[in-house]
Amino acid sequence: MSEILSVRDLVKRYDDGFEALKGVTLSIVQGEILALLGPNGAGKTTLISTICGITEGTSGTVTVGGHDIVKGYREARRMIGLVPQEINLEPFERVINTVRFSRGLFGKPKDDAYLEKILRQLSLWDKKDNRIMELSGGMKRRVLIAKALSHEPEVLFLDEPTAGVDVELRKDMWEIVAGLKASGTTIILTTHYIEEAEAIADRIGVIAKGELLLVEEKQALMTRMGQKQLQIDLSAPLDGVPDSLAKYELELVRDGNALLYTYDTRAERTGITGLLADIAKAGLSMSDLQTKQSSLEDIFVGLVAEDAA
Ligand SMILES: Nc1ncnc2c1ncn2[C@@H]1O[C@H](COP(=O)(O)OP(=O)(O)OP(=O)(O)O)[C@@H](O)[C@H]1O
Repeated sequence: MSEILSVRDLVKRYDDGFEALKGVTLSIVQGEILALLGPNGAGKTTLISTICGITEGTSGTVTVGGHDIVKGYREARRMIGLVPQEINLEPFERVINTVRFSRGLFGKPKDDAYLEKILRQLSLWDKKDNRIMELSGGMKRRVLIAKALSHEPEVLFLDEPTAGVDVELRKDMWEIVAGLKASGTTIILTTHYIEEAEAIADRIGVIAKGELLLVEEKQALMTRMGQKQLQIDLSAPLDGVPDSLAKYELELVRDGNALLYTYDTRAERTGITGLLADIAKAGLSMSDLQTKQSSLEDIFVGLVAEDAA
Protein backbone atom coordinates (compact mmCIF):
# COMPACT_ATOMS: atom_id res chain seq x y z
CA MET A 1 0.00 0.00 0.00
CA SER A 2 1.37 3.40 -0.89
CA GLU A 3 1.68 6.33 1.47
CA ILE A 4 -0.87 9.05 0.81
CA LEU A 5 -0.25 11.38 3.73
CA SER A 6 3.00 12.12 5.45
CA VAL A 7 3.43 14.33 8.50
CA ARG A 8 6.99 14.93 9.70
CA ASP A 9 7.98 16.65 12.95
CA LEU A 10 4.99 18.94 12.81
CA VAL A 11 5.05 21.71 15.40
CA LYS A 12 2.24 24.21 15.81
CA ARG A 13 2.72 27.15 18.12
CA TYR A 14 -0.22 29.55 18.31
CA ASP A 15 0.30 33.33 18.41
CA ASP A 16 0.01 33.36 22.20
CA GLY A 17 3.02 31.01 22.36
CA PHE A 18 1.01 27.87 23.20
CA GLU A 19 2.49 24.76 21.58
CA ALA A 20 -0.50 22.68 20.46
CA LEU A 21 1.57 20.19 18.40
CA LYS A 22 5.00 19.18 19.65
CA GLY A 23 6.61 17.45 16.70
CA VAL A 24 4.04 15.00 15.33
CA THR A 25 5.15 12.38 12.81
CA LEU A 26 2.58 10.20 11.09
CA SER A 27 2.29 8.21 7.89
CA ILE A 28 -1.02 7.13 6.38
CA VAL A 29 -1.39 4.59 3.60
CA GLN A 30 -4.00 4.72 0.89
CA GLY A 31 -7.35 3.21 1.79
CA GLU A 32 -6.94 2.94 5.54
CA ILE A 33 -9.06 4.35 8.34
CA LEU A 34 -7.11 5.97 11.15
CA ALA A 35 -8.89 7.07 14.31
CA LEU A 36 -7.20 9.74 16.40
CA LEU A 37 -8.21 9.42 20.01
CA GLY A 38 -7.43 12.02 22.60
CA PRO A 39 -8.86 14.02 25.47
CA ASN A 40 -10.16 17.59 25.07
CA GLY A 41 -7.47 20.00 24.00
CA ALA A 42 -5.07 17.23 22.93
CA GLY A 43 -4.43 18.84 19.55
CA LYS A 44 -6.62 16.73 17.27
CA THR A 45 -8.37 19.63 15.57
CA THR A 46 -5.10 21.54 15.33
CA LEU A 47 -3.50 18.57 13.57
CA ILE A 48 -6.35 18.24 11.09
CA SER A 49 -6.56 22.00 10.51
CA THR A 50 -2.82 22.19 9.84
CA ILE A 51 -2.89 19.27 7.41
CA CYS A 52 -5.84 20.86 5.62
CA GLY A 53 -4.10 24.23 5.42
CA ILE A 54 -6.61 26.07 7.62
CA THR A 55 -3.89 26.95 10.10
CA GLU A 56 -0.21 27.14 9.26
CA GLY A 57 2.29 24.86 10.94
CA THR A 58 5.24 26.49 12.74
CA SER A 59 7.75 23.90 11.53
CA GLY A 60 7.82 20.43 10.02
CA THR A 61 6.38 19.16 6.74
CA VAL A 62 3.13 17.69 5.54
CA THR A 63 2.62 16.13 2.13
CA VAL A 64 -0.59 14.79 0.63
CA GLY A 65 -0.16 12.53 -2.38
CA GLY A 66 3.42 13.80 -2.54
CA HIS A 67 2.35 17.48 -2.65
CA ASP A 68 3.72 19.73 0.07
CA ILE A 69 0.80 21.52 1.77
CA VAL A 70 2.63 24.83 1.69
CA LYS A 71 4.50 24.78 -1.64
CA GLY A 72 1.89 22.72 -3.46
CA TYR A 73 -1.15 23.97 -1.55
CA ARG A 74 -3.70 23.79 -4.36
CA GLU A 75 -2.74 20.28 -5.46
CA ALA A 76 -2.62 19.02 -1.87
CA ARG A 77 -5.88 20.70 -0.86
CA ARG A 78 -7.68 19.30 -3.90
CA MET A 79 -6.96 15.79 -2.64
CA ILE A 80 -8.51 16.50 0.76
CA GLY A 81 -12.10 16.59 1.96
CA LEU A 82 -12.80 18.02 5.41
CA VAL A 83 -15.89 17.44 7.51
CA PRO A 84 -15.65 20.02 10.28
CA GLN A 85 -16.90 19.63 13.83
CA GLU A 86 -19.35 22.49 13.54
CA ILE A 87 -22.27 22.57 11.15
CA ASN A 88 -21.52 25.53 8.88
CA LEU A 89 -24.23 25.35 6.24
CA GLU A 90 -26.31 28.03 4.58
CA PRO A 91 -29.84 27.46 6.01
CA PHE A 92 -31.78 28.71 2.96
CA GLU A 93 -29.68 26.84 0.39
CA ARG A 94 -30.96 23.60 -1.14
CA VAL A 95 -28.99 20.40 -0.59
CA ILE A 96 -28.08 19.87 -4.24
CA ASN A 97 -26.91 23.46 -4.68
CA THR A 98 -24.81 23.24 -1.54
CA VAL A 99 -22.82 20.32 -2.93
CA ARG A 100 -22.70 21.73 -6.48
CA PHE A 101 -21.30 25.00 -5.15
CA SER A 102 -18.71 23.20 -3.06
CA ARG A 103 -17.52 21.21 -6.09
CA GLY A 104 -17.28 24.41 -8.10
CA LEU A 105 -15.06 26.01 -5.46
CA PHE A 106 -12.42 23.42 -6.25
CA GLY A 107 -12.65 24.21 -9.94
CA LYS A 108 -14.08 20.80 -10.77
CA PRO A 109 -16.33 20.58 -13.86
CA LYS A 110 -20.06 20.03 -13.26
CA ASP A 111 -20.84 16.35 -12.76
CA ASP A 112 -24.37 15.78 -11.50
CA ALA A 113 -24.05 12.01 -11.98
CA TYR A 114 -21.23 11.94 -9.41
CA LEU A 115 -23.17 14.17 -7.01
CA GLU A 116 -26.19 11.89 -7.37
CA LYS A 117 -23.99 8.93 -6.50
CA ILE A 118 -22.73 10.46 -3.27
CA LEU A 119 -26.13 11.82 -2.26
CA ARG A 120 -27.60 8.36 -2.78
CA GLN A 121 -24.74 6.78 -0.81
CA LEU A 122 -25.53 9.15 2.06
CA SER A 123 -29.31 8.55 1.78
CA LEU A 124 -29.85 12.20 0.90
CA TRP A 125 -31.05 11.86 -2.67
CA ASP A 126 -34.75 12.26 -1.80
CA LYS A 127 -33.83 15.43 0.15
CA LYS A 128 -31.79 16.99 -2.64
CA ASP A 129 -34.32 19.79 -3.24
CA ASN A 130 -34.91 20.50 0.45
CA ARG A 131 -33.51 23.58 2.09
CA ILE A 132 -30.84 22.90 4.72
CA MET A 133 -33.11 24.41 7.42
CA GLU A 134 -35.68 21.70 6.70
CA LEU A 135 -33.27 18.88 7.57
CA SER A 136 -32.69 17.10 10.87
CA GLY A 137 -29.34 17.43 12.65
CA GLY A 138 -28.26 14.00 11.41
CA MET A 139 -29.12 14.87 7.82
CA LYS A 140 -27.15 18.10 8.11
CA ARG A 141 -24.13 16.09 9.19
CA ARG A 142 -24.55 13.95 6.09
CA VAL A 143 -24.71 17.07 3.93
CA LEU A 144 -21.37 18.10 5.46
CA ILE A 145 -19.94 14.77 4.32
CA ALA A 146 -21.49 15.17 0.85
CA LYS A 147 -19.97 18.65 0.64
CA ALA A 148 -16.56 17.34 1.67
CA LEU A 149 -16.79 14.60 -0.97
CA SER A 150 -18.14 16.84 -3.74
CA HIS A 151 -14.74 17.44 -5.36
CA GLU A 152 -13.78 13.73 -5.30
CA PRO A 153 -11.05 13.89 -2.63
CA GLU A 154 -8.88 10.89 -1.94
CA VAL A 155 -8.42 11.64 1.75
CA LEU A 156 -11.34 12.49 3.98
CA PHE A 157 -10.96 14.06 7.41
CA LEU A 158 -13.83 13.75 9.83
CA ASP A 159 -13.47 15.89 12.92
CA GLU A 160 -15.60 14.23 15.61
CA PRO A 161 -18.27 13.05 13.20
CA THR A 162 -20.53 11.69 15.92
CA ALA A 163 -20.05 14.20 18.75
CA GLY A 164 -23.41 14.71 20.40
CA VAL A 165 -25.39 12.45 18.06
CA ASP A 166 -27.61 9.61 19.21
CA VAL A 167 -26.57 5.96 19.16
CA GLU A 168 -28.56 5.13 16.04
CA LEU A 169 -27.08 7.96 14.01
CA ARG A 170 -23.63 7.03 15.27
CA LYS A 171 -24.08 3.52 13.85
CA ASP A 172 -25.33 5.04 10.57
CA MET A 173 -22.18 7.15 10.41
CA TRP A 174 -20.04 4.07 10.96
CA GLU A 175 -21.77 2.39 8.02
CA ILE A 176 -21.22 5.45 5.87
CA VAL A 177 -17.52 5.48 6.77
CA ALA A 178 -17.24 1.76 5.96
CA GLY A 179 -18.92 2.41 2.60
CA LEU A 180 -16.48 5.22 1.82
CA LYS A 181 -13.54 3.02 2.67
CA ALA A 182 -14.95 0.32 0.39
CA SER A 183 -15.01 2.87 -2.42
CA GLY A 184 -11.30 3.55 -1.85
CA THR A 185 -11.30 6.71 0.28
CA THR A 186 -8.65 7.10 2.95
CA ILE A 187 -10.22 8.32 6.18
CA ILE A 188 -8.81 10.06 9.22
CA LEU A 189 -11.26 10.76 11.99
CA THR A 190 -11.00 12.21 15.44
CA THR A 191 -13.12 10.94 18.26
CA HIS A 192 -13.55 10.83 22.00
CA TYR A 193 -15.39 7.55 21.75
CA ILE A 194 -13.19 4.54 22.20
CA GLU A 195 -15.91 2.21 20.95
CA GLU A 196 -16.05 4.26 17.76
CA ALA A 197 -12.35 3.77 17.13
CA GLU A 198 -12.79 0.10 17.95
CA ALA A 199 -15.73 -0.29 15.57
CA ILE A 200 -14.35 1.31 12.43
CA ALA A 201 -10.63 2.02 12.50
CA ASP A 202 -7.80 0.00 10.96
CA ARG A 203 -5.27 1.88 13.08
CA ILE A 204 -5.61 3.89 16.21
CA GLY A 205 -3.53 6.92 17.15
CA VAL A 206 -3.56 8.33 20.66
CA ILE A 207 -2.75 12.01 21.02
CA ALA A 208 -2.35 13.94 24.26
CA LYS A 209 -0.92 17.39 24.96
CA GLY A 210 0.23 17.81 21.40
CA GLU A 211 2.13 14.53 21.23
CA LEU A 212 1.25 11.40 19.33
CA LEU A 213 1.76 8.78 22.02
CA LEU A 214 1.04 5.73 19.91
CA VAL A 215 -0.14 4.67 16.47
CA GLU A 216 -0.96 1.02 16.26
CA GLU A 217 -2.95 -1.47 14.24
CA LYS A 218 -6.27 -2.01 15.94
CA GLN A 219 -5.68 -5.74 15.76
CA ALA A 220 -2.43 -5.35 17.68
CA LEU A 221 -4.24 -3.34 20.32
CA MET A 222 -6.86 -6.04 20.47
CA THR A 223 -4.10 -8.52 21.11
CA ARG A 224 -3.00 -6.35 23.99
CA MET A 225 -6.59 -6.39 25.19
CA GLY A 226 -6.33 -10.15 25.11
CA GLN A 227 -3.80 -9.84 27.87
CA LYS A 228 -4.81 -10.46 31.40
CA GLN A 229 -3.04 -9.78 34.62
CA LEU A 230 -2.91 -11.94 37.68
CA GLN A 231 -2.20 -10.12 40.91
CA ILE A 232 -0.75 -12.29 43.65
CA ASP A 233 -1.08 -10.66 47.05
CA LEU A 234 1.68 -11.70 49.44
CA SER A 235 1.46 -12.27 53.17
CA ALA A 236 4.75 -10.38 53.66
CA PRO A 237 6.28 -7.65 51.46
CA LEU A 238 9.33 -8.25 49.24
CA ASP A 239 12.23 -5.95 48.35
CA GLY A 240 12.64 -7.50 44.93
CA VAL A 241 11.43 -10.35 42.72
CA PRO A 242 13.30 -13.56 43.65
CA ASP A 243 15.76 -14.75 40.95
CA SER A 244 14.00 -18.09 40.74
CA LEU A 245 10.92 -16.28 39.36
CA ALA A 246 12.80 -14.11 36.83
CA LYS A 247 11.46 -15.99 33.79
CA TYR A 248 7.89 -14.88 34.56
CA GLU A 249 8.80 -11.18 34.19
CA LEU A 250 6.80 -10.25 37.26
CA GLU A 251 6.23 -6.72 38.42
CA LEU A 252 6.39 -5.88 42.10
CA VAL A 253 3.42 -3.65 43.01
CA ARG A 254 1.58 -2.33 46.08
CA ASP A 255 4.88 -1.40 47.80
CA GLY A 256 6.19 -4.92 47.46
CA ASN A 257 3.01 -6.53 48.79
CA ALA A 258 1.91 -8.03 45.48
CA LEU A 259 3.33 -9.58 42.31
CA LEU A 260 1.76 -8.83 38.95
CA TYR A 261 1.91 -11.43 36.19
CA THR A 262 0.84 -10.51 32.64
CA TYR A 263 -0.24 -13.32 30.34
CA ASP A 264 -2.01 -13.86 27.06
CA THR A 265 -5.42 -15.47 27.44
CA ARG A 266 -5.22 -16.94 23.97
CA ALA A 267 -1.83 -18.57 24.43
CA GLU A 268 -1.92 -22.34 24.68
CA ARG A 269 -0.42 -22.20 28.15
CA THR A 270 -0.83 -19.24 30.45
CA GLY A 271 2.01 -20.34 32.72
CA ILE A 272 -0.12 -19.77 35.80
CA THR A 273 0.18 -23.31 37.19
CA GLY A 274 3.98 -23.25 36.95
CA LEU A 275 4.14 -19.76 38.43
CA LEU A 276 2.06 -20.65 41.47
CA ALA A 277 4.15 -23.79 42.05
CA ASP A 278 7.39 -21.79 41.73
CA ILE A 279 6.10 -19.12 44.11
CA ALA A 280 5.43 -21.83 46.71
CA LYS A 281 8.89 -23.32 46.02
CA ALA A 282 10.45 -19.89 46.61
CA GLY A 283 8.90 -20.01 50.08
CA LEU A 284 6.48 -17.13 49.48
CA SER A 285 3.07 -17.21 51.06
CA MET A 286 0.07 -15.84 49.17
CA SER A 287 -2.89 -14.10 50.80
CA ASP A 288 -5.09 -13.55 47.76
CA LEU A 289 -5.29 -13.83 43.98
CA GLN A 290 -7.14 -11.64 41.51
CA THR A 291 -7.23 -11.31 37.73
CA LYS A 292 -8.06 -8.33 35.58
CA GLN A 293 -8.33 -7.78 31.85
CA SER A 294 -6.98 -4.63 30.21
CA SER A 295 -9.40 -2.95 27.83
CA LEU A 296 -8.64 -0.44 25.09
CA GLU A 297 -10.01 2.13 27.51
CA ASP A 298 -7.46 1.07 30.17
CA ILE A 299 -4.67 1.34 27.62
CA PHE A 300 -5.89 4.77 26.53
CA VAL A 301 -6.42 6.12 30.05
CA GLY A 302 -3.07 4.67 31.13
CA LEU A 303 -1.21 6.31 28.25
CA VAL A 304 -2.79 9.69 28.78
CA ALA A 305 -2.21 9.53 32.55
CA GLU A 306 1.44 8.51 32.01
CA ASP A 307 1.89 11.47 29.71
CA ALA A 308 0.40 13.84 32.29
CA ALA A 309 2.75 12.57 35.01
N1 LIG B 1 -6.28 29.83 17.99
C1 LIG B 1 -5.73 29.34 19.10
N2 LIG B 1 -4.90 30.08 19.85
C2 LIG B 1 -4.31 29.58 20.97
N3 LIG B 1 -4.48 28.31 21.41
C3 LIG B 1 -5.31 27.53 20.69
C4 LIG B 1 -5.97 27.98 19.50
N4 LIG B 1 -6.72 26.96 19.01
C5 LIG B 1 -6.52 25.93 19.86
N5 LIG B 1 -5.69 26.25 20.86
C6 LIG B 1 -5.23 25.39 21.97
O1 LIG B 1 -4.55 24.28 21.43
C7 LIG B 1 -4.85 23.10 22.18
C8 LIG B 1 -5.36 22.01 21.26
O2 LIG B 1 -6.65 22.38 20.78
P1 LIG B 1 -7.44 21.47 19.74
O3 LIG B 1 -8.72 22.18 19.39
O4 LIG B 1 -6.53 21.10 18.64
O5 LIG B 1 -7.73 20.18 20.63
P2 LIG B 1 -8.68 18.93 20.35
O6 LIG B 1 -7.85 17.73 20.63
O7 LIG B 1 -9.29 19.03 19.00
O8 LIG B 1 -9.75 19.12 21.48
P3 LIG B 1 -11.33 18.76 21.51
O9 LIG B 1 -11.41 17.30 21.68
O10 LIG B 1 -11.77 19.51 22.72
O11 LIG B 1 -11.93 19.27 20.24
C9 LIG B 1 -5.85 23.54 23.26
O12 LIG B 1 -5.15 23.75 24.46
C10 LIG B 1 -6.41 24.84 22.72
O13 LIG B 1 -6.79 25.68 23.78
